[in-house]
Amino acid sequence: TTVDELKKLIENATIEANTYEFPTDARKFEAKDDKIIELGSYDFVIIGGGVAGSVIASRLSEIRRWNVLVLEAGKVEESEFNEMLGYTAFLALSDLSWGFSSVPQTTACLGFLNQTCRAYRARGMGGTSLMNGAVYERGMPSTFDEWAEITNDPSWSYKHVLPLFKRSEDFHLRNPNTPVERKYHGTGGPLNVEQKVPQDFVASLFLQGHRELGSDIVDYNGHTQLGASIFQLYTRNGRRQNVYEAFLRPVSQRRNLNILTKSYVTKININKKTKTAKGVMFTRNGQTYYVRANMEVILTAGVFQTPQILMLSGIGPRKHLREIGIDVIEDLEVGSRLKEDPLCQALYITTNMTKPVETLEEQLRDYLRGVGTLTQAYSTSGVAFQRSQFEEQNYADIEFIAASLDKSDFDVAYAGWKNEIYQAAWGDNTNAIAINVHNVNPRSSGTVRLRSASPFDFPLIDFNMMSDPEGHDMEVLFEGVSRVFDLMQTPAFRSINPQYKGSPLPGCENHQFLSKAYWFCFLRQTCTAANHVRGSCPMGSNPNQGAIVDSRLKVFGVRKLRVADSSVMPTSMSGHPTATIIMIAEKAANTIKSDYHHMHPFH
Ligand SMILES: Cc1cc2nc3c(=O)[nH]c(=O)nc-3n(C[C@H](O)[C@H](O)[C@H](O)COP(=O)(O)OP(=O)(O)OC[C@H]3O[C@@H](n4cnc5c(N)ncnc54)[C@H](O)[C@@H]3O)c2cc1C
Repeated sequence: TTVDELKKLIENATIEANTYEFPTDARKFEAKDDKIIELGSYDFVIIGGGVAGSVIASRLSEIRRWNVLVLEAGKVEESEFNEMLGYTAFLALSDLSWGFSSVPQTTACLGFLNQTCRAYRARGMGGTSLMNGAVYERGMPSTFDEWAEITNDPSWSYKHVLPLFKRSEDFHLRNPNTPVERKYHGTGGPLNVEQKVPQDFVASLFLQGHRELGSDIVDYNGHTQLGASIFQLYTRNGRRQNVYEAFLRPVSQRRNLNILTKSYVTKININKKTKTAKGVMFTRNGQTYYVRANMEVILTAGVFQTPQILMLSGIGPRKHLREIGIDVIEDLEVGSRLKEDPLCQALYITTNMTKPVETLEEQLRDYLRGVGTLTQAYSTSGVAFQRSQFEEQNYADIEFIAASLDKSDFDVAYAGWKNEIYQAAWGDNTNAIAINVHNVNPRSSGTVRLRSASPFDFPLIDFNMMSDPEGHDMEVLFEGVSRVFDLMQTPAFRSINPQYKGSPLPGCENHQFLSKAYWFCFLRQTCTAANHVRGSCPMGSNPNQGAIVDSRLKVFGVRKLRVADSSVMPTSMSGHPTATIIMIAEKAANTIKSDYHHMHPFH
């Protein structure tokens, strides 16, 4: 590809993003008539070819005598534009996006249009890895020991899941200045993991500031996540490598694997008497199909649509399904423990640093060599995971991300800011650095519910962030804000004369500017969804305590049906979930193999 060709792709994407209109439903997938076409049967039918679906399809089709069908609503993404991480935000305002938003919120996202948080998800093989920031992060080792306890299954403990993380990974150290604990990394796996190079000025400053505050500089995927780092990314030579590309495309010619794109699943057919999943209904090009599953249906449609499909199929909270008019097959608290992390991206700090002036041509030339600003999303640089005073265990509950960026209309459109809030938060900043404050272990939770019994209505997403009655999540975020001001006082940061120049936000003028009450108001206005949603169908040992799947990821009370995506995460893993979802998918495939006597050495 040439620089000019890339420029053309950027031009087209800019036009698309500027004219993008958020869809309000999925009616474009509706069939034109009532006819149902029988498609025969497959051993395994996987719903959703996203992060988890791609990994599971790849691993199950290793068994030649099993035939595997993947049903994915989107397409296979071929555009090279998708690989340019520097333009990630544009992808959310494109046809790749499902276009979901939350219902109006009362405790967060108040500074955004209609008090809603955007709930970005991608459609297509590779799922949301087609539009995410490609940060590779596994969370704290003790998270998985807790999962082992919650599920009563020691095979979820860190000792047992670490080999699965490593199995997926092909780690390449590109930045030798950063610490790496080799024994925690894998090589030779399908997913390339590397760092952006060269390390930029803001990243170096951020690391130095944290050193001066007494933080360790760590490999956050090593023995502890706590400390400051630069991001590890699942890119290959600076380009996005989506999870389909890494795991499934290389084996997509397998004769026992069929991938049907543009296929929108509307329901899993479950025999009400035997409570056994029989097959899957879906629409494709205006027609309705039914395909039987000989062995199992595996649901990997993501954190919003996995619970939606379960509920449409009669598995969900009895009261809710009755209200909607759906026959209840199994009464489970599907969609009742949705978890999302509040992220405040509005702490802009004025500096006197001189930003490198690079033309687009220069950036693109660097990109073609696999280096430079366009090889990382959202202009981010350093990252730090910390424990607030409120964290009782040893988890990180605050993540800081430094980003060097400019005020932009696109930013307003991407996040859905109310313009006056965005302008006030920026104040008269120049040469700004944003330090994002992210509560990665919140207590509040929300819900996913059905709007109606129609599969073509979007689900109702209620994040309900920062709503816990004790006010814990607010206190953690406020501590995060205070620590940003501590960072500004370090000699490293003082060298660039940092100043906070935001103006009082509309709606917060009643509070004394920069007082604790002001920051609380500021946070409710400016915190939005981090897109790290999880837990809508958590695994556990007891369905009466809200668990939807057991430790083998089987839906309680229903035979031949598993869920194996971000929905099953029973607790936060303090950070960016994709690496963990890949691990969950690896584990699901191993479990299925072992259930049918194809034991795997890692199991
Ligand atoms: C903007 C953004 C940035 C992010 N950045 C990062 C990051 O840097 N690092 C990180 O670790 N995580 C990041 N994430 C989160 C991460 O991408 C998701 O958590 C992850 O992709 C979820 O994986 P999944 O398998 O559960 O679902 P998905 O990857 O979303 O896959 C679900 C698939 O199911 C398909 N599907 C849904 N419904 C149907 C249906 N009815 N019929 C057929 N197919 C259907 C979808 O089209 C999709 O392909 C980010 C997310 C977003 C939105």
